[in-house]
Amino acid sequence: MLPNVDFTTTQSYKYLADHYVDIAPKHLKDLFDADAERFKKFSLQFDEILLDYSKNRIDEETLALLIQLARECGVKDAIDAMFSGQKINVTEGRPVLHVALRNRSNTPVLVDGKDVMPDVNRVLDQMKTFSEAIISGEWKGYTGKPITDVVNIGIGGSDLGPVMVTEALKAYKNHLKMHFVSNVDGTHIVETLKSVNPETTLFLIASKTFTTQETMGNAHSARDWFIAAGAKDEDVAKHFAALSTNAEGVAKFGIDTKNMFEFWDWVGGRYSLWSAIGLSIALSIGFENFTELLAGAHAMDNHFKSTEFEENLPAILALVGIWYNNFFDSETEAILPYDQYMHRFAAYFQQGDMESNGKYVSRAGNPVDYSTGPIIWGEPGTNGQHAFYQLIHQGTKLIPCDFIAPAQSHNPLGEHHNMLLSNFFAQTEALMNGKTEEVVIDELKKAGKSDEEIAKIAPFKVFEGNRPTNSILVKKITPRTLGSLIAMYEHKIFVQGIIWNIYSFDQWGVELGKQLAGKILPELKGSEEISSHDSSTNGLINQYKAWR
Ligand SMILES: O=P(O)(O)OC[C@H]1O[C@H](O)[C@H](O)[C@@H](O)[C@@H]1O
Repeated sequence: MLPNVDFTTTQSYKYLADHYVDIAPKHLKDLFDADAERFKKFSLQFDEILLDYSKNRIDEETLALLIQLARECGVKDAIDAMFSGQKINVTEGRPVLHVALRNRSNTPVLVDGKDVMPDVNRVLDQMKTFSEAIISGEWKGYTGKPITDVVNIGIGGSDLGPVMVTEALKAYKNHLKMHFVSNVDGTHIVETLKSVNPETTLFLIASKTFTTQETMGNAHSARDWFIAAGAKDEDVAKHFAALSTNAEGVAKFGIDTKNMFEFWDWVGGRYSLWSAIGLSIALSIGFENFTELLAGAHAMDNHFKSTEFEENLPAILALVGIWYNNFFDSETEAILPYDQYMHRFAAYFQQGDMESNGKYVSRAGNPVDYSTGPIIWGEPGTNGQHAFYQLIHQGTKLIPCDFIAPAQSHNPLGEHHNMLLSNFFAQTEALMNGKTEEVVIDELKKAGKSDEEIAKIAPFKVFEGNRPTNSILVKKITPRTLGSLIAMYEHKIFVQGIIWNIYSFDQWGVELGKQLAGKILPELKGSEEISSHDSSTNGLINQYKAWR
């Protein structure tokens, strides 16, 4: 089972608290000036991924103490517990085995004494056969035409992963047009249905539970639209497939369970793109590329499981994150991909990280008195530079940033990639070094400004620097590299959850809003005044009823 250690009571935490007092006043620029080996010491390479974490406010002692912290908190045992199928999702009584979905070596993974790999491989085979039939055009719609459009209807983990990956790997795309409908706002499904033809459209109803209100609402509307277009009930089988753990729910909806792609309750929604939920990915880039994605993740799993923390990419990222979160009191982390195809990567890890580690109750069942999961946000560079980087450079908040970029572009157009990457390199350098008052004054003098003008303007042009970043440079965004990158962040989240002594694989925090929405929905029917809530909620509901 998982360890239960309050990390703030460990020896290493106390040392880190003292050590923080030494490190906090030090400037990154000085750390680099004092050590020509810094890049070599604080960078790691795994396959075609280079992690440079040298531009962090750490020295060798920081790292040693953080690693000691991981050891004192039982991270190694926790990793073994996850990989061996122990029920580490305690509040839901389930193992956490997304790693089994991409276990390309096929070593047995036991849940309650039964190897899950035969089931995993059976569904992968089913996905292969189905995706190949759709892509080749061998699968025909109800009027005999091949499928041209795929609409994935799902939300949260049943949407964000497939959207992120199909976008990130658009360079590998075939002729099928992918659409994703998630929001229960009718606009989303209505706008999507405007652009597709019922005779040539395949709907994937993606829902682990097959009870999610938004997804069921959208799925029923899609079905109604399909029937209204002239199709018959028996045609549904050619145009609707379900990706779910709930066979009963799928059958009740009217989807033939032959068209159901199964997964299991030991797959968390936000870790499910590797499961049947990834069918839209396999359709979009082909099954071979999908298995490459799995292989990349599997390679990272093996690295994570078997590498000492000193050389372990996910562990290092996690520990550096904890250093800022719990000692520098930083509240957010930005993920900034310098790759347009990866434009949903930060959004994907908003769920991955915030739904996993946004918890205030410890594994002992008590409220914690320290900070846990950070707020994750970000947009692709260079767009972010022209929007929110001002605050990262000169604001009052410390925002550790992950910069991600490929060395090779899928679209090498003139000087574009050099221009993009020059910004990638320049930003982390600028955030680290800043710009001193002397340099600012010198520049203004050279520009011919008077002493009076210089005195007025100089303070605003100073950058204090010392702002930490990780740089993640990859050779190219391929299915394999993307698989490794995603798994790297997943395991970072895992290590942090273990150290913060929280349960990272449940999500009770999303339940309350759902329950209340369920209560309010019937109140929105009819026109009578509502008085069962507080005055604000009553007032809003009643105004809604008056205006609609
Ligand atoms: O796949 P589903 O069962 O439809 O769930 C979709 C999503 O809804 C929930 O609210 C959870 O917070 C998410 O973790 C989940 O991914």
